[in-house]
Amino acid sequence: MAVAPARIGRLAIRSLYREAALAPKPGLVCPDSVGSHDDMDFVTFVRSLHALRDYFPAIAECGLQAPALAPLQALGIAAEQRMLTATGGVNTHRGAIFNLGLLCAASGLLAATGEKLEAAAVCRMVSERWGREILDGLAASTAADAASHGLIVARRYGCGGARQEAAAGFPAALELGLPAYRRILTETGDSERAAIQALFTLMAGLDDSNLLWRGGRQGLSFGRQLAAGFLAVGGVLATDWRAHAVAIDRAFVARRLSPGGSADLLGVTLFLAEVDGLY
Ligand SMILES: CC(C)(COP(=O)(O)OP(=O)(O)OC[C@H]1O[C@@H](n2cnc3c(N)ncnc32)[C@H](O[C@H]2O[C@H](COP(=O)(O)OP(=O)(O)OP(=O)(O)O)[C@@H](O)[C@H]2O)[C@@H]1O)[C@@H](O)C(=O)NCCC(=O)NCCS
Ligand SMILES: Nc1ncnc2[nH]cnc12
Repeated sequence: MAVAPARIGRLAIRSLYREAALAPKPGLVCPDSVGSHDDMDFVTFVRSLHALRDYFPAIAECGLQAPALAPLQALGIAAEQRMLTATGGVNTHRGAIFNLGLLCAASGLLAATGEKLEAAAVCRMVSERWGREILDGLAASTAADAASHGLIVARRYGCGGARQEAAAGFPAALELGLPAYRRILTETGDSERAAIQALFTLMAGLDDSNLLWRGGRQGLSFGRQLAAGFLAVGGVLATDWRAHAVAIDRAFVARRLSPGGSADLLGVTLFLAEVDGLY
């Protein structure tokens, strides 16, 4: 039986809400903190999610038709506009609109073909079906004078960023975020601690274009080292993990660093962790 696009879309929104509501997160917006941001808070994220509630079911529905990338992009661009209207021009979920939009479309497509919804299969579908077109778009926009932060740091530092991650089938979420999340969930039964561990595991391993944008190579390497240090002493299994995470948050805020790419991929991880439960 095909999974209703509405259920896929609800899972995407729930995953993004869980990411925003999670605390403590280094430099990121949480319910009680604006992290390293001066233009948004938790309410901005909730407004943004409200504006996106119809987008994820719509793109899952679009996926049923096995489309090329262009119709998905049109939905994504319209969703970005709604997000910007709802937030007063602030980029809360640009990466998530792209990443989770593609994953919702792939989930819709897999469900329509009757294949089992499973994290690796959904990611593979994104790569096989749209990876080439995503990379072609990246090549075209690098040649033009496009000015997104992601493209600027891609040119300046030669890193991949959101498009390469999606085109490759989300290896960071599948190989870093998801195993960390599942291991801690199995060991503790605590989904909040599992999500924190997944976030730090992503931060330690990812070339996060937001860290590069805010802090250059030094900022990226500082963020990755602190995250790796958190994991090396036991991560969320250490008794003082919360105080350690709060100290890292303070260090990020002092340097105005924010790991927005890792936060987006935590949203992806939380989606993938539950996608096989949809039917
Ligand atoms: C395809 C796009 C996503 C193009 O992205 P591009 O490469 O051009 O870069 P950006 O537009 O800058 O956005 C990419 C966002 O992806 C997140 N991200 C970063 N690194 C990674 C990574 N390694 N893997 C996955 N995802 C990553 C990140 O999102 C977060 O950052 C937001 C804040 O960003 P920004 O405003 O730039 O930074 P600030 O520091 O806050 O700015 P200042 O305060 O200094 O001004 C945060 O909210 C997270 O969302 C990157 O931002 C896309 O742009 C595109 O083509 N869109 C069209 C729609 C579309 O195609 N949709 C497809 C539908 S399927
Ligand atoms: N919680 C968060 N804070 C700041 N930027 C983000 N991008 C995605 N989630 C975020």
